Amino acid sequence: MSTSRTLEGVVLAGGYSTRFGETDKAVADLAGTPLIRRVVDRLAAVTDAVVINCRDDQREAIQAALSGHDLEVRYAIDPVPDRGPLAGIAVGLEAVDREYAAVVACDMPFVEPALFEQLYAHARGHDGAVVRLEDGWYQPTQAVYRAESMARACEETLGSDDTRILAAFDSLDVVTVEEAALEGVSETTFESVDTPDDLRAAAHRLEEVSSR
Ligand SMILES: Nc1nc2c(ncn2[C@@H]2O[C@H](COP(=O)(O)OP(=O)(O)OP(=O)(O)O)[C@@H](O)[C@H]2O)c(=O)[nH]1
Repeated sequence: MSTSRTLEGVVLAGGYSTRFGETDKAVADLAGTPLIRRVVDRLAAVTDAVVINCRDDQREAIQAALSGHDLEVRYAIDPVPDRGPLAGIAVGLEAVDREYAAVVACDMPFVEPALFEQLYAHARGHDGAVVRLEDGWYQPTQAVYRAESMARACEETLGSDDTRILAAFDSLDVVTVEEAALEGVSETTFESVDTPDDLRAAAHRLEEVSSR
């Protein structure tokens, strides 16, 4: 399935990476490539345009990390920083100019394009598609959304008492896809790099794979 003309990428990078320490994990080096560049590389299999949601003070370093990339890269800067991932999704989706968007956090370097192809197939005709993991948790930061309706729902939810991403789904028709129903998608797709230890473990695994 060719998704590139109908699906745009949105990479969420506006968090403060407090568990990671002093530096911004978005641009942390994983085996020679910044995390955010790995995510954009993966998105390149399903789209030719991405929106990066971040704070203004991150932009220069992220631009350097993505320099020379083939994809069209646009920036959606948080007008107010630190309003949480729900706000980041809203700001990112408002900058999208295609009907659907593949949303992914910048700290998920093993995100699989096949996942987005399957989620997109489920999302068409609905407001989005999200995976429910085998442990019952949802993965709303690696999902496909109809940009306009999800952005609006996020803005409405930001004004409420419950600002979890999932609360935005209450007014939407978002399809749940069970993890067990995914085909050919490794569970590493959902791995996120939150701490320096996570980064070391990810680097170690890449080394093992390349030495096989
Ligand atoms: N725009 C925006 N994005 C956010 C915000 N908080 C988290 N995110 C993004 O949401 C995704 C998941 O968040 P976390 O993994 O908790 O990242 P984080 O908040 O930077 O890290 P910690 O401070 O260690 O929790 C990441 O891609 C973050 O960049 C925020 O306040 N604003």
